[in-house]
Amino acid sequence: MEKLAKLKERKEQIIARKEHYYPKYEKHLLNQYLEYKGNIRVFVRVRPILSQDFKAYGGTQESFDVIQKAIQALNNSQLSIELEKSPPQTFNFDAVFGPQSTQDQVYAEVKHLIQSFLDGNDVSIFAYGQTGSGKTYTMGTEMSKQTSQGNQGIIPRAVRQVFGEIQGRKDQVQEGQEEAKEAREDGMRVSVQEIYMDSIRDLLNLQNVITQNNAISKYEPESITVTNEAQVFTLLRKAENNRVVAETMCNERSSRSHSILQIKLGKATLNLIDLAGSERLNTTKVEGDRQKETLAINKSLSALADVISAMKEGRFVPYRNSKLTQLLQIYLGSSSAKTLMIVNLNPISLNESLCSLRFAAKVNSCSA
Ligand SMILES: Nc1ncnc2c1ncn2[C@@H]1O[C@H](COP(=O)(O)OP(=O)(O)OP(=O)(O)O)[C@@H](O)[C@H]1O
Repeated sequence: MEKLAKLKERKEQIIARKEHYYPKYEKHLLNQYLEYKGNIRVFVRVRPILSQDFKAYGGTQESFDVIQKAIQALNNSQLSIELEKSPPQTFNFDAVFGPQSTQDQVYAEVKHLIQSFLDGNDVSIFAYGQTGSGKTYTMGTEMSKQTSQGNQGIIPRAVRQVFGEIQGRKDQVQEGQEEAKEAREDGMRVSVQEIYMDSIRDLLNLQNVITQNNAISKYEPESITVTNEAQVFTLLRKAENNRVVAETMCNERSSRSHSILQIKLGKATLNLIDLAGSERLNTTKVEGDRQKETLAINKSLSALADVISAMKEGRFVPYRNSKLTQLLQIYLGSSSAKTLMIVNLNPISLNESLCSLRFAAKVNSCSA
């Protein structure tokens, strides 16, 4: 515990000094901090009650105040939830962000993982939660919704951090510093994909699809080399448009599919994944195609939870149960790989929130 506190203090001093670039010995310290905290981490974020909720659910301010109190961040690692007629239940996570938390505060905890990717490790960050719980907001998946810089989610901030580091390395090369000999000139490569009903579609090349029954070994997403932030954002907008094109066959598909942004630098890969909404079948009261979708989503989300908990427990990892886990296998599996699950909660839906917390607790099962 004392070691963790010391590392945390050092980490904060380092981060307070420099935004994007860390000399080598400090990188080592940051990585030590991350390793000490564990390679699989779970954060929980509760979104605030919004004015649109009043319209959708027709409640009063007082009734929403009561609901908001039913889910409480007790401190920055504990959260309690109180369902009607049941005693409050408390859950522990690596970080808990309450409804007042800002995008800056969330990113302050995420940026160490982005640094770990820049140091050559595979990193995967997932946003999990029911539809409308804030996954897209937290992840910053939709370029069209990114307004002010302070409001931006993880994706644009991570892209900026990556280019900040690349620039830092280039500057060092120019200054001829010793450490810069290691600086890599590799370009950064980007691909964007979605998984819908266990089919993978390349959102930068719509012809590139792997359907449910096709083996993933035949699939390779288009990977485009980029040299600046603007190029990445242009590709993300293209992917967003392509997603809309693919969506015409199925309404509201964006919240029913997993969206995966991959950034590669050197040998390392950063996966930023906005998962499909995690609704349970009995609450959505659906039939036909919608029911099949929900079943496919549930199957892939539980395959993901199984994979992460098996990794934590060091037992056989069942990657083959969904396209999502097959696609990510090579990035999740190595010993230096880091995984973060951000579980988003909509305080209006207490039952769904409890299910999400149970999912999070399963993923977090072996945490110290
Ligand atoms: N922390 C937050 N602060 C303010 N507004 C938020 C926050 N989180 C989410 N919202 C708002 O709540 C609404 C739902 O969020 P969002 O679209 O991110 O949910 P989602 O889980 O991605 O849903 P879907 O599965 O439909 O994509 C949006 O209007 C979003 O701007």
